[in-house]
Amino acid sequence: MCELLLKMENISKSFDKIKVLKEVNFELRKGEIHALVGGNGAGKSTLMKILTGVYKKDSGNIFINGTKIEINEPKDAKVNGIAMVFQEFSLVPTLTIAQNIFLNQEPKNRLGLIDDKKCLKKAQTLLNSLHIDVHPEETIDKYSVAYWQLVEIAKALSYNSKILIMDEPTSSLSENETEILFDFMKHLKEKGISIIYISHRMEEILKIADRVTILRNGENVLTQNSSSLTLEQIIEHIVGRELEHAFEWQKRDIERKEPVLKVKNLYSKRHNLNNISFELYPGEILGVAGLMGSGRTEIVESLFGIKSYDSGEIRINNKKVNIKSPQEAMNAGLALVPENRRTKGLILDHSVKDNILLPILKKLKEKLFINDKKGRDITEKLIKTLSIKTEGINQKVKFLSGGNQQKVVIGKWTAHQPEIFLMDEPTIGVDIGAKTEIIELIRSLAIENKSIVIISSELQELLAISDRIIVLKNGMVARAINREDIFSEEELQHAVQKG
Ligand SMILES: Nc1ncnc2c1ncn2[C@@H]1O[C@H](COP(=O)(O)OP(=O)(O)OP(=O)(O)O)[C@@H](O)[C@H]1O
Repeated sequence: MCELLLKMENISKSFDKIKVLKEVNFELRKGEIHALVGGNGAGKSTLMKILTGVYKKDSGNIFINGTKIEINEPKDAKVNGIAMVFQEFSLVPTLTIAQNIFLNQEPKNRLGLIDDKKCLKKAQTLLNSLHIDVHPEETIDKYSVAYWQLVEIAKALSYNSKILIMDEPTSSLSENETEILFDFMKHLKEKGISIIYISHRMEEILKIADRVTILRNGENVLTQNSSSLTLEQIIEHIVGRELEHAFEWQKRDIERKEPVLKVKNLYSKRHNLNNISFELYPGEILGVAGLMGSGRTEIVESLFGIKSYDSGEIRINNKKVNIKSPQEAMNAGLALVPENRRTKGLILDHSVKDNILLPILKKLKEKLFINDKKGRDITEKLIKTLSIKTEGINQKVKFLSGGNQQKVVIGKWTAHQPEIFLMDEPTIGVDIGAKTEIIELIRSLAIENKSIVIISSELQELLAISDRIIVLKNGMVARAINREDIFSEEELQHAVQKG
């Protein structure tokens, strides 16, 4: 297990004179799962992009099996057995598993044409060797998202990769699916494959990783066996300070007289909503728990006018509404922090300021002109409150790290000051320090009498902030529970699994 496979030595990288990696060292042994962790913008992705040939390092050396190698482009990484498993899946749903695995490297027959039979046979051999129990002749869309991930890995391994980089692989997996992935990772380890594992989910790191390397502000903080680390120590090293009791729930008194939002028998055959009913009161934080496919996202998207529904009634402040577009939803006092920020929440080519001010441009308009000073002040204040790591208000959002992009999405809707916030997994990809900041922000919104519906697959997070939790199953509200009646995470977990 101690054989050194990869060594990255004194790696430095700057963007526009800003040093984002400062002589960083990273080592990977054969058959090791090595977690690379750090706050948003710490430099994890940049280091991995250097390893996969997406970016070029400014200085430093990379060795594989003791031999110095040069990685100038993605091809070089591939040749050296390094592969990235994509978080945003690169599989084509309508192609078979075999076709997906060998896409762009299809086995050919003597005439130079794609040999489907050979492709299927090769895929079956590969899948068998990895103990992945799927049928290569079936289209991938027949399988759950966990299997997509396994097929992604099989695809990476079809290039004879020895090093796999996994960036937040569990962010869209349920608890059971995560277990499937972890078992598979252990199997890969036994086969001598080495894995670099990036995640903001701390418990996972202690569960799966052999060693942990922590980066902070582009510098090494620590590399240590995970068995000799505690959760608190990891968090402290990432954040650079001790975190207060952010995840501790505090009981709040909610006056449940007139609901601000009333959903009655919401039904959509197409989107699998089966007569959903619930109420949301002023100043209340309503948690929504449920497995993937239970209808979580569909509810908020229906409320926000993105998805249509067949029947049912939505009332805002006791007035029946018929919202057909996001614009109408905004006019009715709603805001949505969507799950997939890159495709739904941001204009990546625009600046932090433009993105944050987008929903309030009308409000900022004085006569014909936009009040620029006011806009700048609002943006600067939000950058400070949410600790958004950016070079400034004019930095393009595409250059921010993933977690900081998420904070911009939240900031954008806070500026709009709606009455009701719909938040779909608001802390996905957000580091532990920022997570506590977002939890605090949600609490302060509720104190200002805003009402919040928050979907989260992290039950710890739901338990920390919700006043009430509804558990969804098969497009129905299986249970509605007051927070004070839930005594442990296991209890909620049980409710989510069983409904
Ligand atoms: N192409 C780029 N141009 C300018 N700055 C960049 C570019 N890519 C990354 N950065 C900056 O480099 C820093 C490190 O970003 P990186 O994406 O490596 O962080 P990270 O640790 O992966 O964060 P996260 O956990 O949020 O994904 C950030 O401040 C980011 O804004």
